[in-house]
Amino acid sequence: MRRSIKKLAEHVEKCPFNGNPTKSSVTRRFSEIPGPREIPVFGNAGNFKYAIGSNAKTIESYNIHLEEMYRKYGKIVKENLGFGRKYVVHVFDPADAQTVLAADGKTPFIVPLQETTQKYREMKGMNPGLGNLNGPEWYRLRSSVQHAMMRPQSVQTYLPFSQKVSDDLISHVAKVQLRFGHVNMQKVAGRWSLESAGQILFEKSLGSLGDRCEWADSLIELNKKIFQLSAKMRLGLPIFRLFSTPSWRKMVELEDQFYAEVDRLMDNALDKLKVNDSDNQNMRFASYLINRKELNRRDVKVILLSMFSDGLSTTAPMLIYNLYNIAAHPEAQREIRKEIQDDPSSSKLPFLRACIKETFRMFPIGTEVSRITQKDLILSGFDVPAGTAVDINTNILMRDEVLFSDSPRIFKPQRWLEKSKEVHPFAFLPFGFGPRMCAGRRFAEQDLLTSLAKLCANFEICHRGEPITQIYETLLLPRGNCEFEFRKL
Ligand code: HEM
Repeated sequence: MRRSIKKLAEHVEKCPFNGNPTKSSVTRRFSEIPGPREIPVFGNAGNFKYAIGSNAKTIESYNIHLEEMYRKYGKIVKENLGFGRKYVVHVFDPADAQTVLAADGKTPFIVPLQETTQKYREMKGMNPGLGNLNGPEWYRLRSSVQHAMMRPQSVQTYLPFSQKVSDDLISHVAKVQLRFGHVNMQKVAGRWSLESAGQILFEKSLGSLGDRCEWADSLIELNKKIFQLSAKMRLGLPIFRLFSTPSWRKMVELEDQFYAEVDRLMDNALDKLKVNDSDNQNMRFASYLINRKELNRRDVKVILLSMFSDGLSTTAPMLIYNLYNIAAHPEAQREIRKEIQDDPSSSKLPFLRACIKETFRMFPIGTEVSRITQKDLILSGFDVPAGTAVDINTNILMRDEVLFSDSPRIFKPQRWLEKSKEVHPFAFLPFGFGPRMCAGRRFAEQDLLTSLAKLCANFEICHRGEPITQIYETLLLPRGNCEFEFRKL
């Protein structure tokens, strides 16, 4: 179960990095928060470059823009988004992250990651879904998945399915390697995450790692295009809010195709599931949901859809980043293998877990955990009124030189095994925090651990050519050579 705010707060009090932000003697006004120069209507100068020249290069490097703002203005930065979109405050300090998240309350408010998806769903009369909702409706839906998604014991029920998907992955990788002499993980990781989503959410194999991999590839490609366009529309001129622009029409076309496919999957799955009063503790996810009296079929579909689209775009890149780190560090690869050989039936695998954690730190999937503050707060000594959008820029925090003192750019899984080097708990938030923490966290962790363990036990994993870096496409996705060699052991 997720860590409670109370428990974390106790931990934070003991933390050597804790700078207690509320004890500052003089509080400065919101208007004094540093940030780029403001231009009437357009907002700030940094924003201007996105508005006038939303070319691919500018958008792709949004994460670099955040890093530059941190270097230039310090640990708190205010940006006027322009065109009536008000301000967003970026925080790059774990103490501020703690203040924001500890004030969350029972129903934290967020800025949706994809405004375009929210707008599309509203236009079609659909429920916006978990990651786009706020307030009581979010709370109602989230409460019904909390038990089934966040309890490690509940997620354990899926271990056999996770193992089955890992076995399919091993056979698929071996076949592709034999045929092409290398494996394009952009494709294979997508198929893997789709197959896993099928098992968790639709209670069946989708054949993504078997005879339906072309179908899987086209759905993954569709999802990718939605994320790319959504990044462009998020950072560019927000005209689509008022008029039906060519980008908006394209987005509607892509979303129409995506939803038609997912709707069919959900209907097929739900038609086969039974309403059953008996033991719902051991039910799989969709069965558990349709047996919840407070949820109707529409609610169940909203939840499945949210889990499906959020999961598809996150676990696949994380598998690639993990393989890259493992391949680039043969000594770590050997250690993982040794750990598995020493105790093949164990799922503890502390060293592999530390490698995965370190990969979350080095290759964060998102640029921020966002909140709309519900109370007046003091952040880094500045007043921040209730109702302000605050982005906790986790991608900067997790690679900060001060917080990860010796080596923020170096892959060092040992740092998570050394008790002496405590890391500020709010400096490392790959899955967010509190009641809105990632609903798929336990599944993602289990899938990554199971599949990486099997891949390392079966193959020597190699990577050559252009290193993998990250570009911004709503999420931070891999750029570089994603072709790996898997040599059978
Ligand atoms: C490695 C993979 C993943 C990472 C790093 C990740 C990260 C995140 C983060 C940072 C948030 C925002 C949390 C917050 O605001 O405090 C989030 C939300 C969410 N994630 Fe994930 N995620 C991953 C995989 C998944 C998977 C596999 C699923 C579904 C099976 C999923 C479903 C969701 C949903 C539904 C939300 C919205 C929760 C809400 O607003 O109530 N995620 N995720």
